Amino acid sequence: MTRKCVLATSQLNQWSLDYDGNRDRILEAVRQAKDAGASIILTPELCIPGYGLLDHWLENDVYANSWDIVAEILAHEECQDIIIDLGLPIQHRGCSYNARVIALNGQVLAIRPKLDLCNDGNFREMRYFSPWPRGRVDDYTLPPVIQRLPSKQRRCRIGEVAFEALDGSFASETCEELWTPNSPHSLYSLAGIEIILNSSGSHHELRKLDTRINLITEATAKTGGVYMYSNQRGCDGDRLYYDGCALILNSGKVLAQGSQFSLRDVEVLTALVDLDEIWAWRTSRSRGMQANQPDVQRLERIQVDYMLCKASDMLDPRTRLAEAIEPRYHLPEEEIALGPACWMWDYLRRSKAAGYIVPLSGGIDSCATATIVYSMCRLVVAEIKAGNQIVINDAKRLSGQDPQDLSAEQFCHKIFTTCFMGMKQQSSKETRGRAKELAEAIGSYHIDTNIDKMVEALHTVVTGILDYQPKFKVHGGSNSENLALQNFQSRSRMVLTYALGQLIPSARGGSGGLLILGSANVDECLRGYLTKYDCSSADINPIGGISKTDLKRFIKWAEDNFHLPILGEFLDAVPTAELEPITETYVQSDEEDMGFTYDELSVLGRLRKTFKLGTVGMFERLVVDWSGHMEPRKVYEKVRSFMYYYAINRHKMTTMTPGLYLESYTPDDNRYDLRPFLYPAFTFEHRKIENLLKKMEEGEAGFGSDSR
Ligand SMILES: Nc1ncnc2c1ncn2[C@@H]1O[C@H](COP(=O)(O)OP(=O)(O)OC[C@H]2O[C@@H]([n+]3cccc(C(=O)O)c3)[C@H](O)[C@@H]2O)[C@@H](O)[C@H]1O
Ligand SMILES: Nc1ncnc2c1ncn2[C@@H]1O[C@H](COP(=O)(O)OP(=O)(O)OP(=O)(O)O)[C@@H](O)[C@H]1O
Ligand SMILES: NC(=O)CC[C@H](N)C(=O)O
Repeated sequence: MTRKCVLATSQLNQWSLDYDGNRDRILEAVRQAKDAGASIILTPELCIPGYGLLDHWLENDVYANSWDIVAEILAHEECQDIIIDLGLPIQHRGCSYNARVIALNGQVLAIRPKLDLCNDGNFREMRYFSPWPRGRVDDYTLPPVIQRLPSKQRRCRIGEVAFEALDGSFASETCEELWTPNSPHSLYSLAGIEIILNSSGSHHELRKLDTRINLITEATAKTGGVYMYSNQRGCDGDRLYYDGCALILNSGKVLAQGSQFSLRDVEVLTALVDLDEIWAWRTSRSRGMQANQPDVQRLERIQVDYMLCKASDMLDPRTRLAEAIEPRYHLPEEEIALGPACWMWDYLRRSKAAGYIVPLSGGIDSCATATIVYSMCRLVVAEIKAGNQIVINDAKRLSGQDPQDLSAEQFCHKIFTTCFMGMKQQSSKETRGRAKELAEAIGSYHIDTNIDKMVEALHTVVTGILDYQPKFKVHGGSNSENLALQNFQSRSRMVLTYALGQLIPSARGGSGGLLILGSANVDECLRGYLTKYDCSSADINPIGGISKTDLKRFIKWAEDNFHLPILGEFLDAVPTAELEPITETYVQSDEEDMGFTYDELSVLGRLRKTFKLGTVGMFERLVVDWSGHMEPRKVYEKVRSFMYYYAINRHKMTTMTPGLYLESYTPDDNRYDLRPFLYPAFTFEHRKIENLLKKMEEGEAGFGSDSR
């Protein structure tokens, strides 16, 4: 016996509130699924309006508009004879739900609202939706736009239901439901359901794909059955990159996996599976006993007069089923090269800007930003070669020519400006030279200039007003004077960058403006080692969520994989802001200035955010972890100093350039890491640690059961 069916899942580059575009991408996915002979097509979570609407979810319009699109899809001639699983928000009895509409031949089979909402990190689903209680099922009156369709359907069921077609069964499990300890797929498998449909809105985080695939593999290895996963892809209007990677698994084995980073708007994955193979996974008596529990059998089933396995009759019995494949994972370095590059392409094409500009200093951070833009250009050129018409059209607008014959470097030259802005006394020829060489290697349109005149002008105005001459520290000035003079330079750079960004396209014979890229990394943000309204004030920042240590790994990877030997020189250079005059005996160095190495900051940043530790908790962890090379009192000084600078500079995070979220240690204040920005001096915590230290220094006997 065989019950062979073709199943399809999709990854769609939806854009929040782009109803027409989102509908067209869904229609294209349905078309491709039908061409492959699929009986079911799964689409991403909330894919009709897009996943990342944030407070737009509170608007009544979104619900009505979404139903309008459902009606268009149901009525569409190419959307018949296939089960379509769509994502949209639903209102029911005065509550709002994140839901699936499962439809066939112009009719809604049922609505399945999400049971477990995602509300941590960047997710705020509880702000907009109510979780649907497990087991509840109601009648739902469909909106007039659906009632007016030829099927004249008035009502459907809404709730936790499963579907029984004539030859197979399926049920939904939406995104976060997979990630919870009590996932519904266990119940559904015990209830005999054969196919689980998981539609997700899951954004990219370094190394997160491993977790996703592990969760699904473990789920199906234990329960048996087919698991389909669909995810949004791209930048849908916020600082997240959704990384697609749709999947089809059968009983612990991956059968199909979509790409994680690509510029394709629609990707459909199909697999031919035999539902009869699932039987072998479900013959144990222990499972049978659990399956006979009353709560398992209470699951309401929607009867569907449709054959899922129509392929069985039409196919030559010798046709091979989809075979197991090894899941594909990118190295974290590669994820940094590709994820931000894809996000930046969506941002560029959707903002209709003319390109990007970055102030290129010859240091690692702006170098990493520039390398990511180059990576974007490489992806664009590869996609043009593959004949992707949407990319070709966008590249044509941006380059002002037929882009078919452009190399990545030539395309980069058209859309990317890099600018070194030196100062006679502060800038070294090494940084200037590195910036120039990198620009040459990636092909960017490079400007090498000095900003002494701008800074002098500001200096003249300020000293004129105050009738007072501030001095750098190396010339005998105070700390405040030293900082103010550094800031004259750094802020002048941002002012100049905006001016250039607005005018470069016109000056080069084109039109429009460039988007300004910022390049502050996570560690500098934590320590506040950046100038407010300089690098805090660009348009977007592709590396805003990445620590210096991960950036260095990425640069090393790019040196080899993008064949850019110049990157080695950036890795070898001592990081310096070059904001103070270089003298015979003094060259400014980031790590000395900050009082921390970047590696230390990386550790402290992770403890603060990912491990959720306060001042005392950090000390207690580090006094063990760093015991090999640091005395407890020195550890205390580090933690104390870190928290001091963190606290006095947290206000800078309120103005930071929107950075792409990439890691769980991100300090982004606007969406992810919500904290105050006016702090007391942590004297209470200091006292606690000092008491601890005292006991440690007095010897072990000093410790009682209450060691704090
Ligand atoms: N509690 C508070 N709440 C809200 N705002 C507060 C505040 N305290 C100060 N402020 C504001 O913040 C200002 C001080 O911050 P800010 O202007 O950034 O200046 P500040 O932090 O004093 O100096 C910038 C630091 O960044 C370093 N740096 C390193 C590497 C590169 C770059 C670069 O830019 O290329 C800079 C530079 O060496 C220096 O140590 C004050 O003048 C005040 O306006
Ligand atoms: N001479 C310069 N010319 C152009 N841009 C500069 C210059 N100096 C600094 N910048 C800009 O200001 C940003 C912040 O400077 P910062 O010194 O923190 O970073 P960086 O030089 O890129 O890297 P590193 O931290 O390794 O020195 C830089 O990323 C760069 O965009
Ligand atoms: N949209 C969601 O429910 C997301 C769930 C899950 N934590 C993820 O990141 O994939």
